[in-house]
Amino acid sequence: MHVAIIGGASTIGSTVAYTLASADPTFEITLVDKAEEPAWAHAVDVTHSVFHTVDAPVDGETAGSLGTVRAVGADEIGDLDPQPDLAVFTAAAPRPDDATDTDAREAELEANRGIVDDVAEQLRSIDPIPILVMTNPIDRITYRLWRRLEWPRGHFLGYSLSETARTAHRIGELRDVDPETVYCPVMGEHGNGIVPIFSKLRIDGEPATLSADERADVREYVREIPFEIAKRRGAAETSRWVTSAGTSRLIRTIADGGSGDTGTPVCLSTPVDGEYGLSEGCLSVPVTLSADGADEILEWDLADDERERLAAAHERIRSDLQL
Ligand SMILES: NC(=O)C1=CN([C@@H]2O[C@H](COP(=O)(O)OP(=O)(O)OC[C@H]3O[C@@H](n4cnc5c(N)ncnc54)[C@H](O)[C@@H]3O)[C@@H](O)[C@H]2O)C=CC1
Ligand SMILES: O=C([O-])CC(=O)C(=O)O
Repeated sequence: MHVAIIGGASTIGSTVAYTLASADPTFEITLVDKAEEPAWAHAVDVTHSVFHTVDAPVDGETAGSLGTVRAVGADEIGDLDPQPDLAVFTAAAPRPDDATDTDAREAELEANRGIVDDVAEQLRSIDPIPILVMTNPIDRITYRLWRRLEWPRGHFLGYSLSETARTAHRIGELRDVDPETVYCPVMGEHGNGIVPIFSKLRIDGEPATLSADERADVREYVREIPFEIAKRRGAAETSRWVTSAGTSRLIRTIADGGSGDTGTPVCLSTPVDGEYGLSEGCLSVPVTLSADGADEILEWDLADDERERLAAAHERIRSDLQL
């Protein structure tokens, strides 16, 4: 599979490239960025990393099956041969040093709208492919990209899976269990309007219930932890590790043809068209995946307060789309 990372010289883009190449060095990866020098540098550096990833030297046959990592300029995406099978959109304007509060994602909207329009122009010449949108605020940016390109809506997936990992981590701490045993999907906005679906909580495969205080604690933790990280590490250092691990997992799932009917659905931000009674805008909803992106949006039975929180999150997003 050929993955184009648009904004590939970014903190997130370069880390996704490294994580993906480490998880599966057969991927073809192209870093597309207007900052051509750093994109080239990351491509060469990640290329060298594969030597150790595969415990080289390997025999000629194995070496021939490995992918390549390269870099091209922002205006070359339409000329890639072969064209990408999937794109990751991480291009963004620089964030101010004080972008460390929970409104920082929405604060990026103004500056990133023009970048979406520029990238959409570049993408117009290629055949429709799934696009994973990392650029914040993802729900508004994903919707804008969809409206600009008008490809099938299932191709547009805003990445919000770091919340699932953060939610599991906090519940693990509260209940003194391993986070890897916690299943609690997160719908809604990638931002203040997150909606952890506690009614679906399972610990070790068994249904579990959190108190109202515990649920409020989890929501607060998930809202605030990325910015606590940014405060201590600097606003330019977004949550690169969890984001890249989640994105790499998602790309590998799509490359495998998706989860289909039997796999576990994941919550991603995609355009809604009447699901949950919501239209216009994107927000995270449970989807099954296929090689083309979101196959189907699932309509789960939600608790009343979850449905209310989802509607409120949608209203926040819908009210500032400014297409
Ligand atoms: N969805 C999520 O969970 C997460 C989202 N993010 C978001 O991802 C985005 C990227 O963050 P960072 O990696 O820290 O950004 P960064 O500031 O390190 O890099 C942005 C890159 O975009 C490039 N770029 C700008 N305009 C472009 C264009 N028209 N075409 C091609 N490239 C272009 C720049 O040259 C730069 O290399 C931000 O919006 C950030 O908030 C970050 C972490 C997690
Ligand atoms: O805004 C940020 O710092 C990055 C982000 O979306 C996340 O890590 O969830």
